[in-house]
Parts: sequence; structure tokens; C-alpha cells
Amino acid sequence: MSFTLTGSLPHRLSFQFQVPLVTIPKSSCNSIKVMTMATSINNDGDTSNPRKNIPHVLTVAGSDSGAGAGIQADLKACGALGVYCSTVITAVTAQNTIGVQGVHPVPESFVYEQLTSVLSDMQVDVVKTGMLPSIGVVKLLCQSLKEFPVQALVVDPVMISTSGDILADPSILIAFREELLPMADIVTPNLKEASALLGGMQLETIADMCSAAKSIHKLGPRCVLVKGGDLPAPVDAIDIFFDGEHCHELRASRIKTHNTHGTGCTLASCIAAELAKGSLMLPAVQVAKHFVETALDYSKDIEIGSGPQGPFDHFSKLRRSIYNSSVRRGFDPNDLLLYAITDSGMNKKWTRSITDAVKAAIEGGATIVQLREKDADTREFVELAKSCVEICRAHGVPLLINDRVDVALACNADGVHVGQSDMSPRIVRALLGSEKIIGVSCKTPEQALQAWADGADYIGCGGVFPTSTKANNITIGLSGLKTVCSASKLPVVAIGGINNGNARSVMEIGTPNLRGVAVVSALFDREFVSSETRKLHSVLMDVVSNK
Ligand SMILES: Cc1ncc(COP(=O)(O)OP(=O)(O)O)c(N)n1
Ligand SMILES: Cc1nc(C(=O)O)sc1CCOP(=O)(O)O
Ligand SMILES: [Mg+2]
Repeated sequence: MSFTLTGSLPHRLSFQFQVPLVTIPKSSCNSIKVMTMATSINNDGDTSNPRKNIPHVLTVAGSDSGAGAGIQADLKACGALGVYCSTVITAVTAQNTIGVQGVHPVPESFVYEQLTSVLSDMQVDVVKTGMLPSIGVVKLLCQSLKEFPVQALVVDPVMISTSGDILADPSILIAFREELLPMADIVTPNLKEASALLGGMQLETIADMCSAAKSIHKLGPRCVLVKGGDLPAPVDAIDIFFDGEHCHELRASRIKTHNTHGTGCTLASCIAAELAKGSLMLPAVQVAKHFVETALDYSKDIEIGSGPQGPFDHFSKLRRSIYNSSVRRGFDPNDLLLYAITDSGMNKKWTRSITDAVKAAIEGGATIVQLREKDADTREFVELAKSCVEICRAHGVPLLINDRVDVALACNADGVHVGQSDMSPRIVRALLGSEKIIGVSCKTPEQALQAWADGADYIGCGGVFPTSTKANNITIGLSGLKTVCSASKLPVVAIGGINNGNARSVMEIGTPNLRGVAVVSALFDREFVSSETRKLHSVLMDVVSNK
């Protein structure tokens, strides 16, 4: 549903915003961005030239001459995530991989001039703060935000650099506590900063981090992310996210590298960028953590500078691994169109072998096949899978294995499909490598975003309709499917109770990333698999060719 706002812009344009009506959950952090498409109407009333509002983050932070942290990191992080980033520079620092050699604060009146300049002209969605060197700057920022409200404020409470240099007057704590944090949607302190905000509280365990997050929350921000990177050598990097109700433990692999300069700025900027794109807070934090983890991993061996803490690479490798994860070589989302999933019980009932069933489905037009053999012995399953790999390869159709990563490795299948209670897709990716296809079953937008963050290639979404093929399956309906598709950054295949009669209604829900239907009984609980597949194929072709 949407409503239309009309009004006037400065200069000669009038505007129309199509504003989708969204229900904002009470407990959620302020970050549901209403995505807008401004249609410019020139003086002749011509509406043919739509102007897109690109998501926009304004960073208010210090410049780092070494370009690993500060304003430079913020620009790179937003750029890598496809978000415009404007900048208000609060201080110029002379720093490199060795440390901070000098800090030159920009006069407060000129920080204010920059703020007014950007906020009065540009449509800023989210403000992210980094180095705020004085109480005066904090006060002017708060004043500007009251004058020009934005959709979300992300506060990275920078106080001391990783090299130990002081970047803000300690008196800043009062201004943080009393002025800035009450306006923040999220604050992202590391352990030292969290401790400073709480008057020196000792933080040594996950439980300490959780109680610190709750105490900081009482200062006014809607959400708190306490970063545990400095905890003594745990296996994973653990952060605590508190949304006012629940403490979530967020884990990422700990990457062994000295190229970590700018991780805090990058994380906060990525959160801001995701919020600007319309994400909810927890998924935004998860995407940001995944971004930093992947960037550190790709940059672990690069060498820039001679000091102990180098910068990392926000761009080149990431473009391949994150931004284009849906176009990983070996996976074509068009393959999801007619997704055939085997069921040994059904094929036994119709007295045919699984290999014959797979051949018949391919003959009828199946574009991808999944072996879902819940009862097979492992040895039997591997042999069956090897035969099916051969059949599928001969026809250029990818073959995935349901649940069993070991079987997929043994038969060199094209990938694996896992559900919410199977092995985590992040681990599956680590085991299979970047070239294999990974699908994840999702019933909610949060699961869909997590699947993307975990490195999946597509999601299976259902049950769209009731099914007797999978016991106790929850039905989400066409509306549930649409909600998940709209949130998903990955291509989607719909599943559950789909057949020739209802496939059109599924494919016509109107979300471009819904790429096909996955079916079991509509093909395999039938006498003639190839003709049933052909009928479904022709319905799907009819829908896609008329799109
Ligand atoms: C394409 C596709 N989507 C969803 C599923 C279901 O996977 P899962 O939730 O793990 O349930 P099982 O199939 O393992 O019972 C799927 N297999 N394929
Ligand atoms: C295997 C499976 N997963 C589902 C999910 O909702 O994730 S529904 C399902 C069974 C689909 O079989 P049919 O096409 O016979 O309804
Ligand atoms: Mg499963």
C-alpha cells in the first residue's frame, strides 16, 4: 500500500513521493527507512524522467592522513555498500600505521558551517559520528540534528586511537552521556569506550559486556553494540547487541592480521549505510560485521606502511565476494526457474528409480535438481548422487544435495541446500569453497538477510501452500513469500504445495527476485514425471516471457 505526498522543492521543481505504508514494530530501533523514488516533474508536466534518491550517509568525523580510519574509512565503506557519503570534518590528523603524530581540530564554527551546508541542501538519511574532539562540536551537532532531523543516528564514541593516542577531550564523556547518546539509534563502543562511558566499569567477560550494554542503554540510545574485539583471545570475535529487550551475542571469525586499523569506523559506517538502504537495526549490524570480517580476511596479508597496524582493503576483493555474491561463477539465478526435488518414497511408490526420475524431470525441463533423500544410507546416497551428477552434468543442469555436505563433497555435486536447523551456511561455504552453490530455507526477512550475510547464493522460501511432503511445515502464504522476497538480497525460489494450477499465482506476486518454484510431489508423486514437468515448465515460461 502507498500514499502520495506532494509539495514543492526549492528552484523550479515540484515533487511527488510514493511512500509505502510500513508498520514500525514498537520494539525495533529507528531504522525503517521509507524508500522513496522522487519523480521530477518539469514545467511541461513531463513525468518520464524519474530521479532516484540514492541512500545517503553523512559522516561527522576526523580525517586520517593514512586513510585507514576516520572520514576516509567511512567514505570507502559507504562506497563499497553502494551508499552516497557526505563528510563533515571535525579535525585533521597526521597519522599512519605507526600512530597519531598530530591532531588539528577544525574550528567549531567551521564544523557548524559544514553541517549546515550539507544538511540544508542534501537529503541525508543517516548521520554517523566518529571523532568529535570537543564538547562544543557535540553540542553544535545535536543542535543541527534538531534543526535538520534525519532517520537514524549512529554514534561511534571515538575517544582513544588504537595506538593509544587521545582523540577527544575526556570532558567529552559528559556531552556524550547527556546530549548525544539520548539522540542515538545505536552507539558502538569498544570495551575501553564502554568502560569510560560507565565511569570505569571493568569489562572482562561476555556477561560484563551484556550488563554494560544494558547500562549504556539507560543513557538513552535505542540500541547498543558493545564490541568485544579486545576480549582476551576468544576463538571468535564476539560483540553484544542490546535492543532494549534482548542481548544478542554476535559472532564472527577472528581474523589473524595486523591490518585492523579503521575497523571501528568501518563497522559503524556499514551499519549507517545499511540503515540508509532501509534495513532494520539487527540485520544492519549483521551485514556490517560480515563486511568487516570479509574485508579483514581478504586483506590479512597486504602491506601498507611499516607500523604495527595497517589499513585493510574495502573494495577490490569485496566486490567479488560480497557485493556480487549472487553472481558467483557457477551459479545462474535463472536456474531456479523449475527446481525439481526428489523424494525416494514417491518414486518407489511409482516403481521407478531415482536416476530415472531425475532423467525424466530434466527431459521435461527441470532447470536444477536437488537430491532430498532423507532415509538413504550414506554409502547408497553417495553412489546415487554420483550417478545423478553424471546425468545432470551431461545436460548442463546443476545438481544440489539436501542437508548432506559430506555427500556433496564425495560426489562433487554443484552445491548443497540447508535449512535453519541444518549446518550453518557460513560453515558450508567454508567447507565447499566459493564456487559451489549454497541455498538456505527461509521463512522470515531476518533469516533471508542472515543467509545473504552467511554467503548463500539463493534462498528457498515457503511453505507457500500447505504440503503433505514435509511434516509439520509452517505455511507462510503468498503474502509471507512476498514479504521475504522484498527483504531478500538474494534470488528466491518458492516452495511448498506448488503445482501446475497455482504456480502462476506464485510467480505473479510481483517481486523481481522471485526466480522460480521448487516442487516435489507435483513432479514425483505422479505417474509420468516428464510430462508433468513439461506442463509446469510451460506455465513458468508463459509467466516469465510475459514479464
Ligand atoms: C529449495 C528448497 N527450499 C527449501 C527446502 C527445505 O529445506 P529444510 O528446511 O532444510 O528442510 P528439508 O528439506 O531438509 O526437510 C529445500 N529442501 N529446498
Ligand atoms: C522440502 C520442503 N521444504 C519446504 C519449506 O517450506 O521449506 S516445503 C517442502 C516440501 C515441498 O514439497 P511439495 O512440492 O510436494 O509440496
Ligand atoms: Mg534440511
